[in-house]
Amino acid sequence: MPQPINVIISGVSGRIGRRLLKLVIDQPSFKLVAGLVSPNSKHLGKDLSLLLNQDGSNPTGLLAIDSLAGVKADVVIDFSQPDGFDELVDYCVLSQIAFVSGTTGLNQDSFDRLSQAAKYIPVMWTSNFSLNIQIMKNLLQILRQTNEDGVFSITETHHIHKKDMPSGTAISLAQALSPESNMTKVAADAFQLGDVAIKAIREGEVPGIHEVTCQLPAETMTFKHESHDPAIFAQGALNAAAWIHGKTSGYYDLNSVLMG
Ligand SMILES: NC(=O)C1=CN([C@@H]2O[C@H](COP(=O)(O)OP(=O)(O)OC[C@H]3O[C@@H](n4cnc5c(N)ncnc54)[C@H](OP(=O)(O)O)[C@@H]3O)[C@@H](O)[C@H]2O)C=CC1
Ligand SMILES: O=C(O)C1=N[C@H](C(=O)O)C[C@H](O)C1
Repeated sequence: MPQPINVIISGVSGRIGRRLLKLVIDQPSFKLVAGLVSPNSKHLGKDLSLLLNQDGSNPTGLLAIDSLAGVKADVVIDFSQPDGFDELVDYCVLSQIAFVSGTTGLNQDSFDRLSQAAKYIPVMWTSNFSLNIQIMKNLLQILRQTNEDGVFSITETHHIHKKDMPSGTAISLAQALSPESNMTKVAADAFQLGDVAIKAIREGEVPGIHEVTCQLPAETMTFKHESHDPAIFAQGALNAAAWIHGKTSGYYDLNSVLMG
């Protein structure tokens, strides 16, 4: 049997991190090496099993940490927040660890740092680990080319705990339609990227809905993706980690995974 892939989960106490933790513990092809939280986390120093069950059964023997100093692994999987992102990328480069991240709300400096990192390690960042969102992005690029007079707009709906607005996915979909454009905020919940209008809605516990509309003089096309369970993002990232393990340095996206 092949050696398991050694994984660090960054953002292990979060909505997605906990789901990832369960998947990594349950799947023998992966081995959990460490779980990272923020320096002021209430989970710091506690066994990671407490993130899954409060009774302390089945301890992992691994405590939630806020620094990776000295920790070795094959892949870091990151669903955290932008403030610790640059340091994490630097650590992966220094320690030659592949980096898979779904953290959104990043600024351009962090994206530039990620591009630099990809010269030294394999990197995959995507705003959405559902393969179907990648397919939707690809289709939108074709639709844009064949419908130059189309008026495109995007509405995204997410749970009230989400910290960034608009969603990373909405930005990526808009960038597929209007590359090289900068985003501006036009109202508290409305944005413009090139000629694409984006509206953001925060509602209950919605895992994520993205709806793209293309209005044409004589017809309207609507693409809608709705995730019913946030576990899809955790499983998608784990599949990406398995894919990237052993790859050469470079900046990969989910099209790479789709192509096998
Ligand atoms: N690409 C995709 O497919 C998806 C992306 N996301 C994105 O992933 C990110 C996480 O989402 P979600 O799990 O809902 O968020 P949560 O707020 O639930 O979790 C955030 C996690 O990050 C940790 N964290 C916060 N700051 C730092 C830091 N400076 N260093 C290390 N860890 C830190 C938190 O730890 P603690 O609070 O214990 O300190 C917590 O474990 C968001 O950016 C979200 O938009 C979400 C779903 C899918
Ligand atoms: O925070 C979330 O929950 C999600 N974030 C990602 C985004 O910002 O696009 C992906 C997904 O929609 C869920």
